[in-house]
Amino acid sequence: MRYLKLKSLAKINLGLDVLGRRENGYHDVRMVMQTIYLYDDVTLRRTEEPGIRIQTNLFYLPVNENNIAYKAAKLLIDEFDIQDGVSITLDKHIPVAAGLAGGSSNAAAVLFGMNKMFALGLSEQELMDRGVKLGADVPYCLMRGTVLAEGIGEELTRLPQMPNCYVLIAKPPISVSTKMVYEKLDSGEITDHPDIDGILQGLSEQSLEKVAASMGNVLERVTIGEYPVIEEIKNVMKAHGALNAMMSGSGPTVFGLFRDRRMAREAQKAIRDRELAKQVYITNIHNARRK
Ligand SMILES: C[C@@](CO)(OP(=O)(O)O)[C@H](O)COP(=O)(O)OP(=O)(O)OC[C@H]1O[C@@H](n2ccc(N)nc2=O)[C@H](O)[C@@H]1O
Ligand SMILES: Nc1ncnc2c1ncn2[C@@H]1O[C@H](COP(=O)(O)OP(=O)(O)O)[C@@H](O)[C@H]1O
Repeated sequence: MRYLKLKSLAKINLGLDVLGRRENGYHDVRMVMQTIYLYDDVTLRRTEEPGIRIQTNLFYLPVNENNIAYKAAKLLIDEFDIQDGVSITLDKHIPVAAGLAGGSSNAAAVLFGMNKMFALGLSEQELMDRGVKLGADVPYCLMRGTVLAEGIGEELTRLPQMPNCYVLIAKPPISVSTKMVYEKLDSGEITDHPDIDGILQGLSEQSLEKVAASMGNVLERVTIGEYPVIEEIKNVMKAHGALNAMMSGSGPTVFGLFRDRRMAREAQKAIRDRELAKQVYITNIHNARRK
């Protein structure tokens, strides 16, 4: 196989709680993750010339070893002493530094694709063990679907599928560093733990309303404290009929869950008209397994 085209899907966090901090600075989390149908196109080409080459439509992304897709390819090339090269094209649509795991998902796509392309024979678990070295969310991006993530995000338990709905995504024009958000969280005591168990119960009852009502993200107060526009976007979504709206991951992207597509469109228009965000997309929950 010389050519492989993959969809690299984004995630949202339906719930995000932080339980403690480890010696190495990483945090123990309890999160409910969900894949959405918003994706980057990742194309892999096997080349006779050795080495890793990256092309991308976003001029500001690194195309060297600082790109997480490059790191993923290098990890497998080194471990398996692969002699051929690989050319990786990242056609990015997932907003960058947004809390949607765009980079982690690209790394997962490269691990998954190279395992096939070079017939490495690694199981999903073996890919995930390598993925966590690149980023805490990479194992989840390999697994996809509705998942409880614990540990630093790499201890994964599959959950009943999230009931389908429209997901409105709005990324205000701010870039947030995940590292900074976790560090700032440490400066205060966490008293407002989200109801992760409520989300789990909602999923087992297949109640979209219960899931939506139980959503919560402990990182919101750090990021919203600096960027109140996040709260404004949440309010616009709720005023236009979202079952609930919340920041994803470390932010700044806000997502709203809607039963009604027309309401999602109206919320999208209101966010654009008020110039709260330019990157505003309507998408869906995505539960299909990888092929
Ligand atoms: C917050 C979350 C929620 O899903 O997502 P994003 O906002 O990045 O999408 C994740 O926990 C982010 O995962 P990911 O972005 O893969 O993290 P990494 O690259 O491994 O780490 C970036 C930085 O975040 C901090 N970090 C990350 C994960 C974790 N459990 N505890 C941490 O403290 C560390 O300071 C680390 O240096
Ligand atoms: N393939 C990639 N896609 C996106 N960002 C990347 C990639 N490789 C490296 N980066 C860097 O990683 C940082 C975080 O990107 P991203 O994964 O989009 O954020 P998040 O985890 O918040 O969704 C960006 O600032 C970007 O410069």
